[in-house]
Amino acid sequence: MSTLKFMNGHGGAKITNGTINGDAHVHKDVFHPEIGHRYTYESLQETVEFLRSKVPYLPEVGVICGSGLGSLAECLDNPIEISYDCIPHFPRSTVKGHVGALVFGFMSGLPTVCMKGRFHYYEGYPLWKCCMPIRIMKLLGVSHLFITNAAGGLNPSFRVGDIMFVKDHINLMGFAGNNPLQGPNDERFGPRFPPMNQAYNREIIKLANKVAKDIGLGDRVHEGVYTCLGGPNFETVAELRMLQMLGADAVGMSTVHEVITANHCDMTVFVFSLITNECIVEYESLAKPSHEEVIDVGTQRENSLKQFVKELLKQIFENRIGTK
Ligand SMILES: O=P(O)(O)O[C@H]1O[C@H](CO)[C@@H](O)[C@H]1O
Ligand code: HPA
Repeated sequence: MSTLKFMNGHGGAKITNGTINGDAHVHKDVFHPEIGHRYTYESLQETVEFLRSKVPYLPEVGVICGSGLGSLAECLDNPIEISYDCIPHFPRSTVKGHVGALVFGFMSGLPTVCMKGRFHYYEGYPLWKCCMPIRIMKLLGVSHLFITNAAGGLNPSFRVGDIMFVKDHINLMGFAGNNPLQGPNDERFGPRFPPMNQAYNREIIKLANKVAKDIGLGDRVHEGVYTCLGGPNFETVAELRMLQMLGADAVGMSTVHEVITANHCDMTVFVFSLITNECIVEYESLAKPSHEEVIDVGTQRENSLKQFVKELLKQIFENRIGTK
């Protein structure tokens, strides 16, 4: 039995734990003796069917809200919020600042789904599981994926509160043989060996620079290279110095595997990092990074980021950028 609750002030609906847990769904995921458990195309279809039964339209845009950036979902008109723990096969959010809900609605008039909370490797989820929602979004009809994250600034010119448009990444976990596409490849999603040299849509980055300038954020934005470590600890001084030498401008614990999965299934991808802390590359510094600081900076920047995301989305679709 399912129940929709109306949310105060938003004119939307909320589906929370306990209201639809009784819905029957069959687990058709597979266990391979050599590689372990994997979702199948069919089990993902069950998730998609469930969501389709709750939402009366299909989203074209997906937004992944980074740590402390869940308020981006407030840009949605007529929101329908569905808690992850109601959704068949969905992992559960365990990190503070990641509420754990899909929110459907209209952003700048476009049907959109926001992930209020992502999954991280350090939570204990394998990378293919962290990225499962991206395939769900693809199957629902999402063509454009906005990925956001909180990150530490490695580039000495970055200040806390700056925004970095990600132009490329260094997949350090991939160097160690860990990749979300590991295991049998299902051609219905994409090819065995996907290219990654144009993973970040250049036209959108160009437009993002223009939009940022137009709304007065021009001096707070940069383009740069993001890298992801497994976490959950923040990095040592020696590690951060090494990352700087490698050419990374910002470091986090997410995003790279999401970008790989999204490109594999031919989505148009745009990513920005909110620089929530300066990476500490001096042994003399007594400063310590913390998740609380990361979330606080997200909260401080939420209004500017909401305005930016809404305007960028509007102009992307007006100009048909990345439409395949
Ligand atoms: O990448 P998101 O989810 O934005 O979060 C970043 O912030 C957390 C650390 O404070 C880590 O999870 C890191 O990846
Ligand atoms: N390091 C790794 N992940 C992060 C950081 C950081 O400094 N800040 C926010 N997420």
